[in-house]
Amino acid sequence: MALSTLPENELFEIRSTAWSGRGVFARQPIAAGTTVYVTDPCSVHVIYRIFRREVCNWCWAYDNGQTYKITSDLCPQAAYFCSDGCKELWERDVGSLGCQAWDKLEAWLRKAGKAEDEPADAPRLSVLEVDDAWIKAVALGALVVSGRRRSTSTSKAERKALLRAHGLAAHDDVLSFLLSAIIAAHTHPTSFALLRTLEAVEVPYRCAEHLAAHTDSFLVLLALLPIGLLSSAAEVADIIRTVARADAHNSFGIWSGPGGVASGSGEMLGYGTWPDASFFNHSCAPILGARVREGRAWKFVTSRDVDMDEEMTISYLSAEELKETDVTARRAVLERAWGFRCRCARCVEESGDGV
Ligand SMILES: C[S@@+](CC[C@H](N)C(=O)[O-])C[C@H]1O[C@@H](n2cnc3c(N)ncnc32)[C@H](O)[C@@H]1O
Repeated sequence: MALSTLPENELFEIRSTAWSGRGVFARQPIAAGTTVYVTDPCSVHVIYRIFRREVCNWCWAYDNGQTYKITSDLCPQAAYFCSDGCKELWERDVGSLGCQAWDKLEAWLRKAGKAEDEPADAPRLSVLEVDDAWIKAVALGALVVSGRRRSTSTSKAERKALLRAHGLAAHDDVLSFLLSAIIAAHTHPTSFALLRTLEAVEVPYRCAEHLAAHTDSFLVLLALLPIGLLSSAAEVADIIRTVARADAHNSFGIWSGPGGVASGSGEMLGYGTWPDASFFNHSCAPILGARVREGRAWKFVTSRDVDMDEEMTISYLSAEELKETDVTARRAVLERAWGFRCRCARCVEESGDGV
């Protein structure tokens, strides 16, 4: 399925809400236990590098830390699979350029020095600081790309830019997340385009070091990826910045158990953004209690009967956090992690503040 419009079907549509931007509303009465939506498998995601051998790179199966042995001949050390079928589906999905890209990144990661962790309590950045850093990164990135396109007689500036990019420290999980975005934009352009319509955060970086992890990873990817995946430095920067802005308010954890954050089951293997699953608002008394991960896709199921025109909500909190009876505590978690003041019916009723 290639999505070109908002994810709607005969059961629901996307409408504006009073307080929470857009939301998902029932078009008809829906019985409890109904699957209302299964997402497109297109996602921009990362499986944390520490789980690389323990998680099937296609279906994300995880068998209590057992390592998988099946690998792709096209990138033998970059990806591990639970079956030949999963390997073939992955190779088909990312295409030969994608396989080459993962192979190049893996080879580089094995040699590169690891980047330092972000400092705690670093100051926030302004829009101007972020834009300025990206202007500089794109100028350097343009030299990296032109240096690679020129087979002979590269300029001194191009050589310097290439050397600098190759010598940067590795933010391995950021690199994987951003590479998955570049490949998704290339292989699933229509689904990827939906990311641009999601609620975006102006400054999605926690601090200067987090921003540098993105700009440095951008330069590394420009220096490594097959040139066929790279249009121009400016376009790759646009993909990376779009994903960062959307990810901040729209990502789901990838857990080893079947549920999302509402069940928080098992190990957190990574996280991702599904462009078509990002229109569900949060409620502390959610209607779609069960969000079930089936491989790379999410299935949304009603946990009670839904009336026509009722908003279908999910929970962004864990099951434990949802049990918290103090509205101030729940709102504080959501403000800290998501940056919004919860205005769900339960919070409004419990706070008595009317909004
Ligand atoms: C995943 S998006 C949901 C779709 C979003 N409303 C849109 O228009 O694209 C999450 C954002 O929706 C808004 N939101 C979701 N649930 C909310 C709630 N209970 N109260 C207030 N705002 C909410 C917040 O701005 C949050 O950052």
